[in-house]
Amino acid sequence: MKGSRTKGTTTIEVGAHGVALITIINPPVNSLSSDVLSSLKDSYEQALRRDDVKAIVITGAKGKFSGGADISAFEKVQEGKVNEPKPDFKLSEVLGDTLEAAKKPSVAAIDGLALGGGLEVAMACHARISTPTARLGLPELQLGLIPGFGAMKSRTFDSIYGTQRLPRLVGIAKALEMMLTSKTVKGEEAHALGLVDAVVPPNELVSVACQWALDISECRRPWIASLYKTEKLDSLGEAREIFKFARAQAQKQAPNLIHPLVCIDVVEHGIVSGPRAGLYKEFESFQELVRSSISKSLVHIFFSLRGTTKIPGITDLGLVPRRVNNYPVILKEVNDQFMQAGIGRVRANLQSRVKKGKMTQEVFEKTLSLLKGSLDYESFKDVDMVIEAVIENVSLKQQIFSDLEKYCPPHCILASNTSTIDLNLIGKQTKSQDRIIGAHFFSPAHVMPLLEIVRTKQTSPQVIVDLMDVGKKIRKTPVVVGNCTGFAVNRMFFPYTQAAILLVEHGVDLYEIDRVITKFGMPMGPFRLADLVGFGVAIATGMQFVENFAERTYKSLLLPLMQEDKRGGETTRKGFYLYDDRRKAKPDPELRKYIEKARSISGVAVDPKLARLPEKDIVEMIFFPVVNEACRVFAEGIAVKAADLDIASVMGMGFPPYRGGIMFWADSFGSKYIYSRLEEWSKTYGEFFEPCAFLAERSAKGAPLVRHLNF
Ligand SMILES: C[C@H](O)CC(=O)SCCNC(=O)CCNC(=O)[C@H](O)C(C)(C)COP(=O)(O)OP(=O)(O)OC[C@H]1O[C@@H](n2cnc3c(N)ncnc32)[C@H](O)[C@@H]1OP(=O)(O)O
Repeated sequence: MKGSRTKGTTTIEVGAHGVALITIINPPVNSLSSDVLSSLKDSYEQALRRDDVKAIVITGAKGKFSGGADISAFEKVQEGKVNEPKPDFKLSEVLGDTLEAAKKPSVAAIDGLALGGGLEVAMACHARISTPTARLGLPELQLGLIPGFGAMKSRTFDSIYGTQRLPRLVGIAKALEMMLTSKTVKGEEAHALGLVDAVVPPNELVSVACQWALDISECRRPWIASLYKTEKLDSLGEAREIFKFARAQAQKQAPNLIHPLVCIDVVEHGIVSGPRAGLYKEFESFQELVRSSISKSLVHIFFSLRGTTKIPGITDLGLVPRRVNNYPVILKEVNDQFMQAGIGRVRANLQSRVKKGKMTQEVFEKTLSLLKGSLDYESFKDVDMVIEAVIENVSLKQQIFSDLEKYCPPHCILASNTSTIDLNLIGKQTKSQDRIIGAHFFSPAHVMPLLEIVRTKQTSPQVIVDLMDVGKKIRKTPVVVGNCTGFAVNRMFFPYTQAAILLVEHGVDLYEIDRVITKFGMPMGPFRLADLVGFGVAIATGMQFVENFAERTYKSLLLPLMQEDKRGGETTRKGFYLYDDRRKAKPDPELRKYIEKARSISGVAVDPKLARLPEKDIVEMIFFPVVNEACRVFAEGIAVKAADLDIASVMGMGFPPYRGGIMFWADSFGSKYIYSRLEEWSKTYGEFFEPCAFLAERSAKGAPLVRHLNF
């Protein structure tokens, strides 16, 4: 499937004025596949040979310069399908020998995007012209790599300087920021930084670039090889300070990741010891990084994320999303006080964006003006979509859906933000089953990227396609799942909390669990999370699971006991932690008494082995039950692809993307190992750990959970 895209070509067109226009053509993003690079080299050589060519302009077809190296080529190396990545890594020759050292000048004409290898091609040109909307950046770190895969060919050492050009164009600090955050800059900013030489409207792009190239060839403009620019480089002393600061930041923000530090090392080496020394380091580092588990995981996430938009029988029907009007929102509440509070929360969230400089005052006012409050259904007669978001109470939801059916127009999508309740139950008293759908946002909804779209057997494909479109437009990541109690994410979350409580009752230190799980890469451990969610919600959700999956629910009274004592989590300032005015969490020695009481009610004795459980075992005992539930979710067809659960776990649970998502991570252990561990624990600690039939089957076959199952 992905292989078919590693094609592409370039065209060359020589104008009367003596400029050769080379165009990269490889839809959809003009990535630099092996074929594109070979063709680019051929086109360049032709332009250099021809006497009627004085200068060269390089651009991308259909308003996109280039989305960078072909990422599926990395995947092939990582899967061991290509031993020596040579054929797909020709950028070095193109960048150095052919382009920058050529005897005719080149100018890049950038529209749309110039990312990764795409920007490197542009930086190896002698000037760059861009449109105002073009986005330029080096996002390789998002793939667990560093910029500069040209370095993979040792033979061409002299010509390749991947991480070396950007600092020389925009300065070390800005270059590091761009690489470490993977953020792009737009045309005007790129101009101000010195990354591009001029910004022009799209219709003038190619003509200005051609004139610029002629001007260079006829010495009316300077001929600049970015690699040899020095005026943007800081003094060595200042540079060292910048590197020190960048390292401290990288370590603080992503303590489990090595590649940001490698990137800093490589840039530093190039500055301190010169580009050639930097190059050797880059070469070695890239070789290691492209095969690292982090890069494998992040490349898997890249493709899996895009895979969530492809749902057999839904997105392949040629349906066009219906227009949902852009997007006035009516907030309906039961009384004025709640309504004002709701609007106030939205206002506060938006205001905090303005304060952080992420939103202008003008956009703030416009956005807020789209929100209206209402206490009745009168204004619902011409809405396109409703999202119900009341408490998890089945009869209340049923009543609301009956009302919605009465007041809303017949085309209106009726969505519920329920996190656990079966949608068939919610819509039971209506005749609108085909337009009932789950739109499950994750708390805090304005921050968490996942939108779990829940379809029932009756939900119409059109409604699903519509909601996927709305999800994308409001910048969420929609993942479509099937209907069941808890859907995909909360079903995976439930054993996460349950395993933690089971371990605590058997003697593992509660705060140690949170520490180990945070160190593993989760944004917070299960107990800190329970405090954030609030015990009321946690207990209500738990009840749904007790009712529906009784046999594998670990029944503990720890939460109810604490709630009885008015410890309800963060909002009551007391939960598993104590909270000060700034919501900073502090462990509470008092907790021991609740644990002991819960333990005695459960009839559980402290297991001395668990009391000294190593970190590795804590991670496995918390996450293997999550894997087990994910396997059930997949086997029941709730998730279309196992890789969808990887995305759901990353976007909805905060599972670290650099571990590839829950199923991909599980495959790094192998189904056999996970099965045997769960089986062993189920004998000692009960049914909660019992491996499911799907895992047993994968284990018996020695088969992986993600790969080979998706396609
Ligand atoms: C030389 C360097 O050191 C190494 C590198 O260059 S590494 C690559 C660096 N480039 C990147 O990381 C850019 C990755 N791509 C993106 O961020 C986004 O795709 C984009 C901003 C280019 C376009 O976004 P958008 O318009 O939303 O389209 P999106 O759905 O993401 O992509 C469209 C299709 O192009 C594919 N695609 C995008 N970039 C690709 C790439 N660099 N290689 C291969 N396929 C790519 C996607 O997989 C998707 O395929 P599909 O239709 O089969 O699902």
